[in-house]
Amino acid sequence: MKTAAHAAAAIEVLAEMASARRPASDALKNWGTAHRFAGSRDRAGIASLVYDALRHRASIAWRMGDDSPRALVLGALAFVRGKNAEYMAAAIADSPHAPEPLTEAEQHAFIHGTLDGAPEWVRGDYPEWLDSHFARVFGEERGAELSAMAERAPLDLRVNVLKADREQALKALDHLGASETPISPLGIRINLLDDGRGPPVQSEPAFLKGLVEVQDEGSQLAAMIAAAAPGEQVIDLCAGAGGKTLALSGGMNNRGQLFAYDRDIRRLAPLHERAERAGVRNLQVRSPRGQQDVMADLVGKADLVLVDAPCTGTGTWRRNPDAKWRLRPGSIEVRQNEQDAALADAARLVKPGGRLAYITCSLLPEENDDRLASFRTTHPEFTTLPAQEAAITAGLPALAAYANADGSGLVLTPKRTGTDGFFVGLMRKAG
Ligand SMILES: C[S@@+](CC[C@H](N)C(=O)[O-])C[C@H]1O[C@@H](n2cnc3c(N)ncnc32)[C@H](O)[C@@H]1O
Repeated sequence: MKTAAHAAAAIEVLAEMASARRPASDALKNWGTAHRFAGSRDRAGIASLVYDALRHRASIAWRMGDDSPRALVLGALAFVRGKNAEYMAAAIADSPHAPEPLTEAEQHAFIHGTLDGAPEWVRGDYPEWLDSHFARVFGEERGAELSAMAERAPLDLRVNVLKADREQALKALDHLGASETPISPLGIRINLLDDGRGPPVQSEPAFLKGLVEVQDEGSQLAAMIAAAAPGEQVIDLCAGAGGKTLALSGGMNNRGQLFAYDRDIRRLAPLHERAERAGVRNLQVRSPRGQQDVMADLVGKADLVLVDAPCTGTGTWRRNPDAKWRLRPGSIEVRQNEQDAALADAARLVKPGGRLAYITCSLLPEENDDRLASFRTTHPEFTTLPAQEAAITAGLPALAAYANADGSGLVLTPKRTGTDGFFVGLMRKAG
């Protein structure tokens, strides 16, 4: 299949998403089931086009003067992939499974479609209702900040210092074009293939032997700022599949005790095998057991409690562009309640003088600064550890420039740090 056939398929997928209110992944799966003849390269090509159209949906619609599935796909080819009207005419003429030829209006948009006069939410490709939310964090920069969030994400790995150093890992992955990430001293970036997919790193010997883990550079940096040290008692309270747990374990060098808990036992399941592969020997996974308080013995004991809170995920839109158009105002409130509950659960576990690290992969201040401010009101025994100092202490002085307005946290973004969007704030409990 060629470009024009991919375009026709991508239009069908976007149309199904709109008519059946289906997520992109489901609509793509349905398309694959109905077109079993299509090979994996074609499926990847179609998916990549659908995701490019979703990443840039608002700006494409503005430039095309139309937000139909056809306009979004043709606009993705024009404005994201840089194809001109002549190329498209030839591609369409050359394929039996092509969309209809370009209309005059479409040809005009290909040549003259600009973002002149477009509001920030169109320039930044985010839903209009979020404009005031992003204005609170980024002010006049919001269009540019969110526009960077509309680009494709790289594939990042974290070197597992329990088993290797970065030089060894780079050598082992040299054939994938591995290079150092700009900020994390443990980060490795892998070149993406043309269709936006990464190579299958999870089949690489370096991965199977535990030398590296897949982890966005921003997630690595957030864990480093929490700065778990050898010999400490550390609790990862919202551990999920353990991305941060494993990063914390590196900082501890298998000394002290690391506990991982998640209220959802299914999410914890992969952690056992991941920790084994990574050579972590000081980890206890605490699985929830009905109504039992499985953390009761750790109350007031932890040097560090990490709350990697459930959130709307606005910082991960590069990887999941469908999510930005599916987010609804009500979800923010649901997440806020969960965030407050997780912080309250964490507070009791911190020992006097201990630290509480709060992380989200959201850029909305309602889930970040506001949650910490609200927590400090109800828990006056906790005070902010200034974010700039936290960055410097963690050996990441480049991040000190990205403290939020009240200095309670750092805001990482694709534009600022080339990472997914993350918020990380530290607090200390009175001693
Ligand atoms: C952002 S995810 C964690 C991702 C994980 N830390 C990682 O780095 O891969 C948030 C997790 O918090 C869990 N969670 C939400 N509220 C919680 C609570 N009050 N106590 C423990 N876990 C909670 C959810 O089940 C979810 O797995």
